Amino acid sequence: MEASNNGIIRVAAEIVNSPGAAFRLARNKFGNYVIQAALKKTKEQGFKSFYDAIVRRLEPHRRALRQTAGGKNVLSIVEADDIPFQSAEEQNHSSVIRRNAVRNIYRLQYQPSSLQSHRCAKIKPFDKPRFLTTLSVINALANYSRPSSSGQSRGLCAEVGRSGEIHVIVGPMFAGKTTTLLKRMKSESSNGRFQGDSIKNSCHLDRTLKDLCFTGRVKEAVGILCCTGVKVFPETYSLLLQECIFRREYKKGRRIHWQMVVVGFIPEEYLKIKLLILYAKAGDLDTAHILFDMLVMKTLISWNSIIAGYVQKGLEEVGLSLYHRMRQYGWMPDQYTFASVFRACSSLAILEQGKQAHGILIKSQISGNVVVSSALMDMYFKCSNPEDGFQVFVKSLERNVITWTSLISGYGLHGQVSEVLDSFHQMINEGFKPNQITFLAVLSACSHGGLVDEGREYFLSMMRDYGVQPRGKHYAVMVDLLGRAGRLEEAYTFVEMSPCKDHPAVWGALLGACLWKNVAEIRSVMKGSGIKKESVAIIKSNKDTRYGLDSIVTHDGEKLPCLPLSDLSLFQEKLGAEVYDKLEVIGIDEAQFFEGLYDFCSKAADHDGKTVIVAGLDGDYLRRSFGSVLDIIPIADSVTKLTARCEVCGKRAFFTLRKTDETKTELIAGAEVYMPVCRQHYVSGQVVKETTKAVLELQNRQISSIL
Ligand SMILES: Nc1ncnc2c1ncn2[C@@H]1O[C@H](COP(=O)(O)OP(=O)(O)O)[C@@H](O)[C@H]1O
Ligand SMILES: Cc1cn([C@H]2C[C@H](O)[C@@H](COP(=O)(O)O)O2)c(=O)[nH]c1=O
Repeated sequence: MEASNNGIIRVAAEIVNSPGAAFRLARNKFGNYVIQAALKKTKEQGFKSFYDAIVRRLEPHRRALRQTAGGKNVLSIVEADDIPFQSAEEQNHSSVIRRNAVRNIYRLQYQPSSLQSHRCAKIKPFDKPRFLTTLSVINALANYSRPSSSGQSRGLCAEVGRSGEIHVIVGPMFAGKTTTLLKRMKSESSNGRFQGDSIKNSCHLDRTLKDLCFTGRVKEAVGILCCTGVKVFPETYSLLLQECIFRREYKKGRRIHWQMVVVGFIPEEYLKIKLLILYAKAGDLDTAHILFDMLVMKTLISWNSIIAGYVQKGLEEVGLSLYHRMRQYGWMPDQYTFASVFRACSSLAILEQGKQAHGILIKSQISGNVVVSSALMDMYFKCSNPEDGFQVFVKSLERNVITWTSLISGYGLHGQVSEVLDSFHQMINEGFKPNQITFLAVLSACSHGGLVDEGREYFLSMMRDYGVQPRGKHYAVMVDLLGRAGRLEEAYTFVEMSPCKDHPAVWGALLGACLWKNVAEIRSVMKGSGIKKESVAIIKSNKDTRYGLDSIVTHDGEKLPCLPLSDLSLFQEKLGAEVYDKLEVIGIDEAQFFEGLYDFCSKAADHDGKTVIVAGLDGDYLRRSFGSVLDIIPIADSVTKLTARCEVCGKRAFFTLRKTDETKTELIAGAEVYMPVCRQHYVSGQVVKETTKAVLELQNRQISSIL
């Protein structure tokens, strides 16, 4: 329930954000339902300012709205005025739902971090003047964008869910600062992995990287490779690239290539082909083409890769011209070449060229292959030749779920709903298990055929009978199916109940027909609600070498890997722009030892949208401000001062007493030198120290005079 309220409140916030959105929604078949819900919910939950803001957005369009059924429905709510706003008392007793909703709204509104200092909790929903200011600020910021660390500019809403924060944890030694930091970092990390998990023994690097690849931990392998700055064996590069290609982790593949360049590794011919495949699949055809031209010996694989790259990128004509060039050079195409050629012909709807290639395929006597048959069927279906498509299916020697699905999708493309369902049942009867794409085609056919009950039954049978988990797209088709059948309320409930509620396609389906200007913006809003923190990193000062450099360790021995740094400004460089961009939470331990703390934290939170958790000593052994920890309080979202137990009396300890005579501020040590103490024992401790010092000095003087 909470989530559903938040969902609609987020939509409401978006309406307020975008001047034309309310009007477009209200006039639209699906949209008016959404806006009605937004009006009702904002009213029910006492968001009067929001309600008023939506009404204001609709105001200039009243006349136009009267002309559509949806518009009239919306206006009837505005005009009926029958739902009372919650009383002030009720508002005081409002639940977590309300608080969360308010937080979400203000998170949305105060997204640009220059405004982050307005804390959600401090803003009351009925604080009208402030709210109005907020509205004008939203409008002013509608076009706000800021560059990412990699230099790209992100729109305001692209940043939703990346709201930066700074939290500061201070206190004396032994107060539990590091322990708290570790707990916070662990809870922020969904996958428990940390950047900078360094490899000490470079002799084992190849082995480690391979092991990581074999156990599916490519991300870690690439991260480690890029941190090391050394060449690895060609076969290790090959394995890493292969894994990246296989998993479609193209960005990681590029990082491997950059690493090769940085460490001066010159790839052999077969690695160049792997790189070519990587870039072609990633759609970076400029680089792919350079690599292709650089190949000393072009192979069929390299021709196929570059052709497929162009076809997949939608540059089918270039792909086909390369195919002709390849033929001129005397190369005989194989099944992969044909798959690309048929795909290109079907996209360009050039049946003649497709037929010619089909002729070459027959002559070449390449044995039946599901990939080729499916591409060929797709070509005939898309080139309005369903009979030939069916013939290809009939003649295909090898049939599997892919060929069946191509046939079913092909019929769906031509709106042949009964053929879709017949083929589906035939496929089941022949013992093939449908997959997600098959069900997508079946559900779409039901949607186009208005077969609501059948669609619902197929949807239910996916998991129940075939163990196929419905994904966002399936939910989206169901929403579409219900929407087309005019069952908007059901469609909305379906979205609310769906586990894929945050899936952009589901909301896209509901709002798709709404002429919503910034669908992408809504997507990011929906996504922002359930965002998982994928990437966290901890930094500590490399001055503290007590427990080794690669971990931060609490006084009672808990550890986490970290990046030791001499200077915070090196962090981004060490990690690489790409990894830094993905980071969501940055922990800094022993912050008192870092210069440039203010600049680092404000950039990370304000500009780059990171959550920064800083732990450090607020005061040194003399209780003077230590380093620049206190400088960041004005830019912090929260400050927590922890206490330890006084070593003398067991009361709360706020200060750190240095037991030795050393007077330099920075002195790395533990319990042998420092002890946490309460105020009373800090003062008496200082007196004891002073007295002891004086006595010792006196003794020394006496001894030297005697001598
Ligand atoms: N006098 C003390 N008061 C509180 N905790 C102490 C004391 N002496 C040792 N400890 C241990 O230190 C732990 C806190 O360690 P840590 O998180 O590393 O502190 P900090 O980072 O603030 O120095 C406590 O959980 C406790 O087990
Ligand atoms: C008070 C005080 C401390 N230090 C050093 C001692 C330790 O190495 C760290 C504090 O570590 P902890 O995680 O908080 O235990 O700071 C110092 O150099 N100067 C001081 O005055």
